[in-house]
Amino acid sequence: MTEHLTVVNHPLVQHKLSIMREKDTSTKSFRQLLREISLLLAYEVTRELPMTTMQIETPLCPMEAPTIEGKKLALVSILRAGNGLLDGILDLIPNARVGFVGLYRDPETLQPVQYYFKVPSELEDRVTIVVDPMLATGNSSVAAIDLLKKAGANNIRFLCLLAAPEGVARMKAAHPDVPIVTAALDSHLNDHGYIVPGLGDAGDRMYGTK
Ligand SMILES: O=P(O)(O)OC[C@H]1O[C@H](OP(=O)(O)OP(=O)(O)O)[C@H](O)[C@@H]1O
Ligand SMILES: O=c1cc[nH]c(=O)[nH]1
Ligand SMILES: [Mg+2]
Repeated sequence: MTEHLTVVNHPLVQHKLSIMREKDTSTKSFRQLLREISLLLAYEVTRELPMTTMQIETPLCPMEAPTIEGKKLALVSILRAGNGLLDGILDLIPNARVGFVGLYRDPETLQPVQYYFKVPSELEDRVTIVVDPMLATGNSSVAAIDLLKKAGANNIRFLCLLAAPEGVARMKAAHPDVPIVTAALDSHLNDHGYIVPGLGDAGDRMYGTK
């Protein structure tokens, strides 16, 4: 991908996102909408995957048919809110390999605390798509991508639902090679590191926790 930041302005994405932001939207609707949006965002983040051709036979004749090149994609979810994007994308790319990076953000320091790491083999030969709905300070996504690069990943994209300018800048400084795809670039972070206007705590809204 050529752009560092791509904002998906598609009307369906923007309409669904507005309902997700609304504070009275139920947990059930929030989860359903995130799943629906994830399919549309996946379309965008896979737009420039490398292609090749394979020889097939249609009922009429042989043909060189386009196909995605290389090993199966790796999808990596930053737990736990990342799973809300992962589930929908797996419907679209059912053969993908899947990894998990368990991180939670310390509410005082805003630093990520790692509790899990399990990723597919041969990451160096795969396109890796990291998913997490929220890019706030960028501390979590930068830490997750640090770990993935140590594990061999060298062709990484980051997919989120909402991004703050602070997080985009932090990602650009730490991982300029990682393009970001998001549904919206919001205004700023508040004193507690929450995205404004945002949608609140994505994990809590998805799973009904507080
Ligand atoms: O860019 P940052 O400032 O690091 O913030 C973003 C992180 O915060 C949220 O996770 P959270 O820590 O709430 O964990 P959860 O997914 O388990 O709710 C979100 O899903 C990101 O991982
Ligand atoms: O606004 C924010 C910031 C971090 N994590 C969230 O879930 N929401
Ligand atoms: Mg959370």
